[in-house]
Amino acid sequence: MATTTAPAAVSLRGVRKSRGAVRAVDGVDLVVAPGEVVALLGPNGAGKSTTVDVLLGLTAPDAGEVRLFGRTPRQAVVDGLVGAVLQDGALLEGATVGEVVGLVAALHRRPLPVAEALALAGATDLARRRSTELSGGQRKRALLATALVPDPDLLVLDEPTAALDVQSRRRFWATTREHTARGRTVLFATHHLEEAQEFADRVVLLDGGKVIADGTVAQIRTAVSGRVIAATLPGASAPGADLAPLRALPGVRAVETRGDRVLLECADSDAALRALLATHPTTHDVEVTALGLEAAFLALTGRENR
Ligand SMILES: Nc1ncnc2c1ncn2[C@@H]1O[C@H](COP(=O)(O)OP(=O)(O)OP(=O)(O)O)[C@@H](O)[C@H]1O
Repeated sequence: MATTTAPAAVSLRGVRKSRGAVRAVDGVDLVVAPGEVVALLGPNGAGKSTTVDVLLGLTAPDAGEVRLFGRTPRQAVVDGLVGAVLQDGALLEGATVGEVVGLVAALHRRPLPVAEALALAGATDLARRRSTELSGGQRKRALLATALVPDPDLLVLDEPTAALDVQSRRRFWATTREHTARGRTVLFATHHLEEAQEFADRVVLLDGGKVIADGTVAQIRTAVSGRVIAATLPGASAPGADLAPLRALPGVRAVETRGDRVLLECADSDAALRALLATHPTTHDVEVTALGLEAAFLALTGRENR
């Protein structure tokens, strides 16, 4: 692709932010190119919301620099380049959803028509509903309409589908997909591994306020978790069987037995498989599978994702 001088949609450099005694964000560097869909994935307390707050200019970093399309967050928001759905986003009490979206539109220079923003968010049927009379899912759709009405180049979503049922979640992502199909950038925080896997081009894994991995879903998975060879090896799973020769095979990281099956966790499954078949010719029913993102996540953070 030709080199471009277009500034990054998001650029965080050395960002730190303490919340009370906690270093909620501890030296984060993150560059998101225009058009990318990036998941900020991490367990509770990883620093996702604080990162989102800092990049939207809702709170100033203690150190580091934040730029959105080469501008300060505040300027980017004023210029209508950014839309956001926050975790506890508020809707003006007493107003209807249509009125709230209309108010947000009035704050921007080149907003979408209110009806279009409502339609994009799947919230047309909510236009006359009072904001205080919405279910959790309806509320998210109303918030998405307020985020889409500036017709933003960058959409920032903090756990947008938390508390939504499967159907509402799918609907929400279908809408967001339509938005990204138009070349817009999306950064969303989530602790749903499947959501990151399904909707993001790239996953940035946060833990303890630091980026601990950054890559495509496939890269993260293979970089840390490799593959597992499952096979039946007559004799190998008998009580007291010596697993050391299997552990010593090239490309093998760990070996365990499960019933009469042997599981080889591999850094290089091709090398391991060749060696396994050469040294154990009676091996049969071989399966090779990639570990899921969840295993990669646990391996990287070294703890349960709650
Ligand atoms: N107002 C606050 N006062 C004190 N500590 C805070 C405050 N807000 C956040 N923290 C702490 O900062 C750290 C990062 O919190 P943050 O909300 O950014 O994480 P998160 O990844 O969004 O978590 P979650 O998935 O639970 O929303 C946590 O240890 C949290 O306890």
